[in-house]
Amino acid sequence: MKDTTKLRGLYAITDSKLLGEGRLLPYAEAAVKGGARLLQYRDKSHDDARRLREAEALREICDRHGAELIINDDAELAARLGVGLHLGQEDGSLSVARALLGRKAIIGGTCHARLDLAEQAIREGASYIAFGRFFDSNTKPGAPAATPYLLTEARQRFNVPIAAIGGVTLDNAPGLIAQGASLIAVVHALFAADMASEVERRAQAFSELFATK
Ligand SMILES: Cc1ncc(COP(=O)(O)OP(=O)(O)O)c(N)n1
Ligand SMILES: Cc1ncsc1CCOP(=O)(O)O
Ligand SMILES: [Mg+2]
Repeated sequence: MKDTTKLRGLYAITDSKLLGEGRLLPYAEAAVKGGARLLQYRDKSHDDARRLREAEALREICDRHGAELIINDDAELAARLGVGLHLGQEDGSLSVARALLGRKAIIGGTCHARLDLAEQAIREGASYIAFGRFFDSNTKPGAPAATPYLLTEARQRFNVPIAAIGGVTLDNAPGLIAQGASLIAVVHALFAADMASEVERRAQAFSELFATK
């Protein structure tokens, strides 16, 4: 069984705008080659056939590199592939998803900037809790804002892994890790790159931030 209490490191999240034109698979592979522990497939389209194809290809990439694939928003797709799931507050029930995916699955829940939402997510079976956005985000500028001290409070109260998301860069990630983040979730600062080799280099740099902590 996966020991989800040990989830720690870079959490790469895909973005269909940044990863169009054939970039999804090579850039995602570069992220996990560079050391991303989790890879989230975040695609807001309704093209189910393409989503299934892409998610299957990402699962194969993650399997080859020892990373975990997490599907955003879509419990049925996660169940079909036997992979993890991330749910926001508007995306359905964590406890229903836990029942569907089983006790071993990695399931994360968005908690914005609220410890009460974190408590509820854990009660409903979340494997990790996610807070943010911590900084200005290119990908989701309207996400509710959180301050890094929240991570310290959450670390004191909860013993599940804590993901920090929103405008995370190589410059500000060390502060989030120092305050208690176990997972650093990144879209733009990882994938807004001209070449897959640059994504791999950035993923390595993010991953190295966890080496001595
Ligand atoms: C690791 C992680 N944390 C938070 C989110 C945001 O989820 P949600 O609030 O449901 O927003 P969308 O990503 O669905 O737009 C996330 N995806 N991953
Ligand atoms: C999905 C999500 N939820 C809160 S901020 C965010 C986007 C993170 O992307 P970026 O790393 O580009 O700010
Ligand atoms: Mg969502």
